[in-house]
Amino acid sequence: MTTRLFIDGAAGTTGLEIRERLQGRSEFDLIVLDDAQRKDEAARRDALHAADIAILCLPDEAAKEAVKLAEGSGTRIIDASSAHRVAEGWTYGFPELIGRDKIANAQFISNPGCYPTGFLALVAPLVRAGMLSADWPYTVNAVSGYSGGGNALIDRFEQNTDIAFRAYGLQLGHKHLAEMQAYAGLACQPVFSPSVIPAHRGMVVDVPLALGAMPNPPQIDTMRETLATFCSDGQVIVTHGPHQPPGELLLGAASAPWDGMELFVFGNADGTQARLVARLDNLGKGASGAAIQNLNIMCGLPETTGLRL
Ligand SMILES: NC(=O)C1=CN([C@@H]2O[C@H](COP(=O)(O)OP(=O)(O)OC[C@H]3O[C@@H](n4cnc5c(N)ncnc54)[C@H](OP(=O)(O)O)[C@@H]3O)[C@@H](O)[C@H]2O)C=CC1
Ligand SMILES: CC(=O)N[C@@H](CCC(=O)OP(=O)(O)O)C(=O)O
Repeated sequence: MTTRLFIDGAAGTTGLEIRERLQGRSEFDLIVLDDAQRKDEAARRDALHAADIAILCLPDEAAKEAVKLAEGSGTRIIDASSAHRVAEGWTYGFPELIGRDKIANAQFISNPGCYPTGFLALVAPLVRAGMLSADWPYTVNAVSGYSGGGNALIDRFEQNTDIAFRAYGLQLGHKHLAEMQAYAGLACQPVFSPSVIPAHRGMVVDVPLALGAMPNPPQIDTMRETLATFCSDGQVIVTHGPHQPPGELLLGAASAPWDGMELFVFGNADGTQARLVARLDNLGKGASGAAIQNLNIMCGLPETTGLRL
């Protein structure tokens, strides 16, 4: 039996990448609205009601509107926007953290934000294991490819090739903070420094830890082993071991799409400082790849996409 699937926002950055990942997947029967209809409310309502599963690749307000349009349909929804990430009645679509069975049975799934995907994979397992304190004032430094800002930021970076680095979120209060705090179980929100580089895709999320200032600092190796255990039941996230740590981590300006995520734990010799680092594709595990992973789990199919590590 095929699953009828509607991607609301299929012409956008995330929507297009989802469509590409679905090519050749005969398990899914895609409902497609043409250019004249893709923003037409009645056509979207019909498509949302005709689908078994809808994936929302829309700005937040339009995603909320789509959920209203789907009311009464029983259609299962995966929302890629940040509209429902900490909302009641929604399951956070991070299988490795939340549990695959919850996702398999959920009606409403909110896909994690790209930066929180890296942050949570690094910090949540260590907080859960009691190695890092929920009360610690965490900081997060991150760089993203410009596709993270959707069509508008892609146009800007492609038109203005003089931008070498863009720090933003300078008013603090970035929209990803609530989900970072909630799913890592932290007492307060981390201080978050996001930035954009002139690369189409790719992301590095870096959590520095002043272990020497902690009352009961964890060992570097123990943190690495805990993250490796956290990753061991899936095929999407890998932890790099202590041997031959790289002298540098690179992002390519024109990297191919991929749906994996790598986790690294770097530490100094006396164990007083560490950096937890995640490298991923903001459009892969950070968005479209994660949506497909959730879709596969919801349909009882193998969870990885063809673009894994
Ligand atoms: N890009 C990324 O790396 C990530 C994105 N996301 C989230 O995914 C969602 C989509 O982002 P992204 O694909 O980057 O954004 P884009 O701006 O590239 O695409 C959004 C799409 O939604 C369409 N759209 C806007 N309003 C409506 C509406 N009322 N009805 C139907 N279609 C509409 C837009 O059409 P038009 O252009 O004609 O207005 C566009 O095609 C956002 O919520 C974003 O925050 C999540 C994780 C990562
Ligand atoms: C580079 C860039 O602008 N990135 C986006 C986040 C992309 C993402 O994860 O999308 P959500 O809006 O669905 O959370 C930002 O900081 O707002």
